[in-house]
Amino acid sequence: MDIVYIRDLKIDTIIGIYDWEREIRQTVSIDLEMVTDIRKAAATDDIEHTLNYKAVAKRLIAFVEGSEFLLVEAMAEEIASIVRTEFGVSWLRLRLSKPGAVRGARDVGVIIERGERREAAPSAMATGSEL
Ligand SMILES: Nc1nc2c(c(=O)[nH]1)N=C([C@H](O)[C@@H](O)CO)CN2
Repeated sequence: MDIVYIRDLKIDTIIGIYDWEREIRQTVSIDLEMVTDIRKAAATDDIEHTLNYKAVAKRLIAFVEGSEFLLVEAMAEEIASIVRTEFGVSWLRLRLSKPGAVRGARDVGVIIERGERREAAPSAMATGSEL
């Protein structure tokens, strides 16, 4: 089992349950691990045969920037759904953090795992070699 990952992808968005949080943009941070099989890409040295982390990051930036969730739980579930359905990822682990949201803590948030750890072939969009 191999992993393609994105660490500490920072995105500004509207998120939170309090009135003041509906009026400002806050930064969330995404750590994402996506199961894949890198062997064909390694053997061919060709982006078409792997999960393109830049394509995933671009999609998540566009989604999160335009979202207005109350809870990190709701945002995390939607991110997981996008990654699984649009990029053909069979299993992922996502940490979604709100840095500085609680005084005294570096960050707070959720960690979720979704799917099964079988290695699916990257979908057409996942390769995204034109990006
Ligand atoms: N489990 C959660 N707890 C809390 C959330 C959340 O999204 N999930 N959100 C808040 C507030 O928005 C907080 O981040 C503001 O400081 C509180 N607890």
